[in-house]
Amino acid sequence: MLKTENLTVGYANSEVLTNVNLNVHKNEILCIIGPNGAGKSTLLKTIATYLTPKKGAVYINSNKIHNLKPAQLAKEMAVVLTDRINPANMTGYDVISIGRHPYTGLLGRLSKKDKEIILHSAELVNATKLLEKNFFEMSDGERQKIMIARALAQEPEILILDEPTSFLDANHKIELTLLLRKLSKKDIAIIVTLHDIELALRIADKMALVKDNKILAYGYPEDIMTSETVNYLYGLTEANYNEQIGYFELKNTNKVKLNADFNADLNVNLDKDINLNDDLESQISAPTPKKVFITCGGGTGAKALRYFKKNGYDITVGILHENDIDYAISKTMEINIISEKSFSNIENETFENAKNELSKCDIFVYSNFPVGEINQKNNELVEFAKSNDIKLVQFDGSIDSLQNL
Ligand SMILES: Nc1ncnc2c1ncn2[C@@H]1O[C@H](COP(=O)(O)OP(=O)(O)OP(=O)(O)O)[C@@H](O)[C@H]1O
Repeated sequence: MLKTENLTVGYANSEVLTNVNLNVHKNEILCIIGPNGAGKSTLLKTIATYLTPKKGAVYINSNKIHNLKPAQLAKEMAVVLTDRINPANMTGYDVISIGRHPYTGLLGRLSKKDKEIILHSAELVNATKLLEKNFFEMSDGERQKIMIARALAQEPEILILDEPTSFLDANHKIELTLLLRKLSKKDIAIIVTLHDIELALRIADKMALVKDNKILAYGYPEDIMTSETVNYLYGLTEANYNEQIGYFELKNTNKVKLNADFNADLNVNLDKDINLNDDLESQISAPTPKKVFITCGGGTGAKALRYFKKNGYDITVGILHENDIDYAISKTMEINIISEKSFSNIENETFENAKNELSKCDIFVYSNFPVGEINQKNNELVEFAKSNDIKLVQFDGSIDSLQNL
């Protein structure tokens, strides 16, 4: 329905994205994602004809979009941009009715059909209660709904939205993205930019990843959103994207930070009491992180893993089967994992390895993990920790139980 062909977008003295070839059909959502300044808005504004292509073209069906007359285009395409608009003294109804302008002619009188469409558009976005309310007095989420209703009142075949969730709380973000999903099934093609990739992944039929002045990847999100691609897309150094779960975890970059702290201490102390002729390391000891061993499984360790990571502990987790959700989380965090192959009994060698690591730890944390035949050796780790005077903490899911260690 809409396609771009060898499209280059940009400004007078710059090409922001080159050779863009995308298409979106009715009943589909195409999400454009990428880091700040990558060119998402420039691309959307070009598709919406606010900017002229530098090369190539955008087509609706087989018509070049930039050749369409504004009134004709307004019946085919509606655009909701991020800018906060403040129409003077207008109600929700008044704002939505602007969407009927392409149909109302010069005098702008609303027919019975126009009025029905305005009400229906408000219903679609669940904003009937806002029709009488002054647009000034609405919350950001309410305004966003009204702006989308205005776009829907245009009865467009294509709906373009630039960051529609940017001012919304978590609940309204989800509500809005579900609304887009619902709308896309009403014979509308939707192109949307989103910063929240977790939501994007869950609503997009197709995704275009924008970086390095080009479309880095384009296709089904499930195919293209690999850890490697997403890490590269955002240039992640402190976090990793987990493609199975579809979210980010902070990496276990403890050691790097400690070295930085160590150097900072060094600089401060050099001005004061360090005798430069003596061995520096004997005078300054870098803070050593406490070592914690976590035994968990089935997702019972996720909160503890994040808590200890945030608080700078040196973490080992085990023994986890490779198909366990706690394994996936630990792997994304780049934590030291003692693991066993999926669905296999824990081998003696793995168990000895775990005991060896555990014996070097200050704290042993065990969650209420489900115990079955294949992981019952983890219970023996509890006994091992007891007999080796390692501080034992049972994690019941509440962070309170992890305080003051
Ligand atoms: N009016 C303009 N004139 C010249 N350059 C511009 C203009 N608007 C944006 N740019 C530049 O074009 C590039 C892409 O900007 P764009 O706003 O499209 O990125 P974006 O991916 O939408 O970013 P963000 O996620 O921060 O909204 C940036 O380098 C930006 O500085």
